[in-house]
Amino acid sequence: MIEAQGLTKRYGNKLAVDQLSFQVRPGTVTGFLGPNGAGKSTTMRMILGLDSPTAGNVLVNGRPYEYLSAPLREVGALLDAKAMHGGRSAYNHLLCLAQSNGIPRRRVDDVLNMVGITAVAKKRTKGFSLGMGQRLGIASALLGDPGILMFDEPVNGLDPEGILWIRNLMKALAAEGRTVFVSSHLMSEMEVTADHLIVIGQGRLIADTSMRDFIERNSQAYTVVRSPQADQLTKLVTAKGGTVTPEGDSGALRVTGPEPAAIGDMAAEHGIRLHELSPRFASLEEVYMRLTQGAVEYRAGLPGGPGAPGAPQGWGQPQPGWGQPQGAPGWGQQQPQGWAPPPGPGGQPFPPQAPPAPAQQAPTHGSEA
Ligand SMILES: Nc1ncnc2c1ncn2[C@@H]1O[C@H](COP(=O)(O)OP(=O)(O)OP(=O)(O)O)[C@@H](O)[C@H]1O
Repeated sequence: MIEAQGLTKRYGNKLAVDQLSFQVRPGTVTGFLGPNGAGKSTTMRMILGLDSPTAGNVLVNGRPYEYLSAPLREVGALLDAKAMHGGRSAYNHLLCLAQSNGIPRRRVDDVLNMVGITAVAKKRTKGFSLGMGQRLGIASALLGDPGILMFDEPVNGLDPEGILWIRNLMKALAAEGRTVFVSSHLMSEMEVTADHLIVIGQGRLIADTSMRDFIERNSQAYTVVRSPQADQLTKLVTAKGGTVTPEGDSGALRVTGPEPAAIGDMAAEHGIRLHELSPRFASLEEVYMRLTQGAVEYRAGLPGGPGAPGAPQGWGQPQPGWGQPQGAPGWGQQQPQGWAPPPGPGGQPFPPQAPPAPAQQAPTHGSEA
């Protein structure tokens, strides 16, 4: 378990982390999301005692990291895959770590095997590709068989097979009852990996909730409908108060309002053939982009971006409904279709909730092979 309470970090005038309070629980993969510069790495560094908080505190298994007697056996972390001695082989890199932390030598072979780099274990790491370096970093994190694992952008540089592997690894580690805390900008990957999300923007907490709630509570359900009688169906649905728009360029319709069953019944009553009727929610990426828009510090001036001709109105502006002390007027106006106003009177899209009870008791992780 990781517990942050009022965690704050200031670098000169820059408030990198601003009174963050959250818990990362065992038995789940918790995704840590936020735009560039939001304070994720700073938070992770404070968890690992690599940076000291300006205010507040963060505990690992109930104690500050520096008070852990065998840190590598309690927390394994991948923060920077390049943080290794290039002249050393992968094997020796892990062996040094093992020996300085009282971890048996045979565990080195185990983790090399687990991450699939046994064949290159005797090669110097300076010749490693980004993906090989990531795997070695993950091996280092796993070395002490810790109950808590933290990964900062673990899929960086991994090929599709590697991405699938790390996804399954993180899920398996959580299923064993471990605490898995992972930051990533790859939303599609996060969506299929994390059970719980902590989202920050400009150092502040935006959301602390289950993946399901994050998406369902911040987007409106809709139905994708495909019919050879699309015009007829559109008239019917709009006459009943529903909204119909094209679903991208796919030729399908996006219907908001009536439930899928009601759309099917309407179509049947009027002899309209349906080729598809699929209930949908917005993707994590859509919800995330929406909720963090106002917290993005660094943005490329691409065509269509803020300030560019034709840029969407409100682009880059803080969104009313979160990050403000009071509920702000205007929410719900000019919302892209598919979005629901965030619940709650303001301040955040929804209040951080008490996370669910740990799925299971963590088994013992101290099995020194
Ligand atoms: N050592 C430092 N000295 C001064 N400012 C720093 C330092 N470390 C981080 N910052 C600043 O603190 C803010 C948070 O940075 P941090 O690296 O934690 O963000 P992040 O969410 O991890 O970003 P990214 O997704 O780009 O990795 C940024 O504005 C950054 O420039």
